[in-house]
Amino acid sequence: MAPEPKAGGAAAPSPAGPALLSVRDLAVTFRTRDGEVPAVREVSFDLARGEILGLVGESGSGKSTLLTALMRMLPRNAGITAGHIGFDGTDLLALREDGMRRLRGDRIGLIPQRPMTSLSPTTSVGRQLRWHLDGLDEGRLKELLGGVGLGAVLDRLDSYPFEFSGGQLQRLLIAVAALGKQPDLLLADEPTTTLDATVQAQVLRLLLELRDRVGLTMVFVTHDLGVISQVSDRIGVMYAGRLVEVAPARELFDAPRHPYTRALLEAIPGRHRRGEPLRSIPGTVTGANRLPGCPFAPRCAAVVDRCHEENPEVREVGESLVRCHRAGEDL
Ligand SMILES: Nc1ncnc2c1ncn2[C@@H]1O[C@H](COP(=O)(O)OP(=O)(O)OP(=O)(O)O)[C@@H](O)[C@H]1O
Repeated sequence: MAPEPKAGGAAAPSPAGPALLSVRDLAVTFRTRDGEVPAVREVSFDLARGEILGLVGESGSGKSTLLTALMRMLPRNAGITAGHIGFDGTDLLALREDGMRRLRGDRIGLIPQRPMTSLSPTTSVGRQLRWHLDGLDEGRLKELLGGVGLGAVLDRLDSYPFEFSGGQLQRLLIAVAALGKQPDLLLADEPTTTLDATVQAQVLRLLLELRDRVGLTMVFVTHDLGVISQVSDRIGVMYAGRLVEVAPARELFDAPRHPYTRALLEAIPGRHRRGEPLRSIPGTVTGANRLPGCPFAPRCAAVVDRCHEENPEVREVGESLVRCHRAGEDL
């Protein structure tokens, strides 16, 4: 028999201690010419100090929107329409913009998906580093750049962003956001996607070291399940704006509970026997959040009639939280 739905905010509590970040029933909507697009829906989770939550999901599932909502940096045509965000005892949605700006500078950092969008094209990279990091001396600069494998660009800091590769710029941003500012909470949107495998491994090691050394807490978004398995304590799986499963990393890989999580894992090439055709998940996520019932129902291998009629609540199965009518069943 399926377990009972969890009462109240259907949160994914952090098992690791009191929450630094606490999100409840968050909803974000974009206003477009075709009407309102719900991008994030009923998202709840807690994050303890020093914990790394990985977020995965197909393109368009709402990962970036969720991160920018947490920073209150949504585009003009988007708004938070419901929910609560608590950060270290502060209600972020009640904070005035100047208070929020101070938090963003010092305590909450963002590594964006596209490095060019957060750098000025007309100012040298060295000057921009100094803007962001007050009192940056030569020794510290060397240490920061060395930490992200960029020691070689030390004598090119008079150059402009277009004179660097995307991977170099991404590492510069990581040096500023993670190493330079050492925020309490770091939100990282696909921070290593543009990096080659060696540099990617180096940056991931660095982020883990920071977690161990200074208790860095992080939400780490990626498409790459291999990367997420290396860095995350817990993993949240997003589908059509909702968190459909949150589980300790090992649990998620060993015993995925949501049919969508299973489908994602089955689509990883390494999990297939040689010669077996690669599987993909049939259908697309587009528009799924407008359907009645479970948004994954049209693509789900375990669908039953009820899935087309009722949107499932979050249920607790072992250490996992799962938004599925069939959670806990032997599928
Ligand atoms: N500026 C925008 N205007 C209108 N709709 C938007 C805008 N940005 C995102 N959306 C919509 O919000 C939803 C979530 O998008 P979002 O970029 O957060 O997904 P994502 O999971 O981060 O995708 P990706 O992995 O491709 O970055 C999608 O339906 C998307 O079309």
